Formats: sequence, structure tokens, C-alpha cells
Amino acid sequence: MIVSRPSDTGPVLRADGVDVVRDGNHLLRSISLTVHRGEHWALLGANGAGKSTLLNLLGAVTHPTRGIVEVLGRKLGRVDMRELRSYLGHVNPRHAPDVPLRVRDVVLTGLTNTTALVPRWAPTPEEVERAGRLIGMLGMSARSDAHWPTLSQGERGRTLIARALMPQPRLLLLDEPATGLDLAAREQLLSSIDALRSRHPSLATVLVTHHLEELPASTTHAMLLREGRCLASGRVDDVLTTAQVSMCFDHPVRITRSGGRWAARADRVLAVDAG
Ligand SMILES: Nc1ncnc2c1ncn2[C@@H]1O[C@H](COP(=O)(O)OP(=O)(O)OP(=O)(O)O)[C@@H](O)[C@H]1O
Repeated sequence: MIVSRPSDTGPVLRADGVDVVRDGNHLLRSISLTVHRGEHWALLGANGAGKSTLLNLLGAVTHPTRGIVEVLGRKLGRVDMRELRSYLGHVNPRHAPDVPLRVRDVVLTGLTNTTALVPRWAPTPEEVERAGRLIGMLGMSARSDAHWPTLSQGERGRTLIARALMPQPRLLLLDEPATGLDLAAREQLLSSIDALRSRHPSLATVLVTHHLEELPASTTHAMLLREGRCLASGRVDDVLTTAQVSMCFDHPVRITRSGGRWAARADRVLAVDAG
């Protein structure tokens, strides 16, 4: 079992020949992926493609059935998963505090990885200051005294990212962070993610989404999943092509990139041909 902080060198994540089988169903087949410092990966695929299953492996939540997964240089199966999880930030949009905490207290619970403030635990002045800086970076300073139930969904999302960053993780996992956000809230969130990445150049991130419009411009790499298999993986401009994304979603779409961001439009000519 590990007792020391994971090493700061080598790949942040490595999966090699990973299969996940649950109740006789193959949820992932032969998945391999290496994520280095400073890389920002997008995991894309249709409903049920296996994105959350893969993110749960990368977040040291579950074990693979076959193959190797190394998180921060530690091989799953040989480590204390709970301890390993304390070294990475995992933003789960379904997270909810047990009690109606204020934004800055929700962010501080990132240090204890709990849903409430731990009794008789107190953050250091440096930790309080860091929480304030992260709240500012995520554009939430004006709301830092607001209580969780009064926050909009977009404000909750940004609060949870600040919370996940409190332990100064080398790896941040984002599970559909823009789902349910209106246009302005989505754009604020994506700008915050871009700002975060440029201020922390050695941070690695993996972001799951169904929608190319929800990818921050700072995305560097992508993996397309279809029915549990990797269809394409590598540098983002090599992966997010019209042909590959159409195959991934089993629907003809045309992919464009402008101002760093992506858009997918149904390709009517191909759709008619396909029909
Ligand atoms: N414990 C389980 N036992 C059997 N099947 C499961 C189990 N967990 C997930 N699945 C199935 O595995 C497939 C992949 O699920 P997963 O949640 O990883 O997909 P996803 O790409 O994240 O989908 P979505 O975009 O809808 O969230 C789905 O068909 C799901 O129903």
C-alpha cells in the first residue's frame, strides 16, 4: 500500500490493454492511453460508449477486469485507491454537500475530500488564502459567501472545480462539466478551464463530453470511444475529423474548428445519401 505522495515524473496516467467486463458485458475493450503533464484530453462518444467507465478507472474509483492502469505512476491493484484518489481532482457534477455550505466552505472540503466540513478540523491560513485565489480564478469571488442551494448550476460547476483543485492535484478529471448550462454559463466555465490550464502548465486534465461545442479551446488530445472500443486517439486535430467523429456517433456530421473551438453540424447531403 502506498504511503508517500505519488512521484512527480513520468506519465500522469497510463492504461494498457484495458478491458472492463461487468455482468458478462464488455464495457471497455483493449483501451490504451497515456496522458502526460500539460496535456488536456477529451473523451468523446455517444451515450453508453464507455466514457464514464473509463473515467472511473482513471480516477482510481474502479479496477479493470484485464490490463494495466497506472494513475500518477501507481498501478491499480497494488495501491490504496482511497489514498491515491486524494492526489487527484475528480469533478462529479452530481456532488452535493450534506449541509447548505457557503461556496468557500465547499471549496475547503476539497482538502478533506468530504461533503461537509470535518468537525474540529480547521484549514491553515495558507489554505484559506488558496481557496480564495481559486474562487477568484473561477470567477466566483462575488459569490464566495453564497450558500450552495442558492447557486445556479453554472456556479456550482465552477465551485466544484475550485474544490477539486484545493489539494493541488497533478490530474483533474471533469465529467461532463458543461451539461445543463445555459450559453453564458457554459462559456464562463470553458474560459475558466482555459485560464486554469494556462496558469498551471504542468496540470493534466481529462474531460468527458458528448458535445464538441463543450470542448475548451485548450484541449490538446482526444479519444473517440464507440461501443467500448477506441476508434481514434491522439492529437486533437488528428482525431476530431469529420470522418472519425461521424463514425464515432454513427451519424454524418461535419466538424469545423474556428477560434480554437469546435462545432459539429449534421451533414445533410451525407444524411440524405445515407437514408
Ligand atoms: N455495472 C454495470 N453492469 C453492466 N453494464 C453496465 C454497468 N455499468 C455501466 N454499464 C453499461 O456500460 C455501458 C457504458 O456505460 P458508461 O456509463 O461508461 O457510458 P457513457 O459513455 O459514459 O454513457 P453516457 O454518455 O450515457 O453517460 C452502458 O451501456 C451501461 O449501461
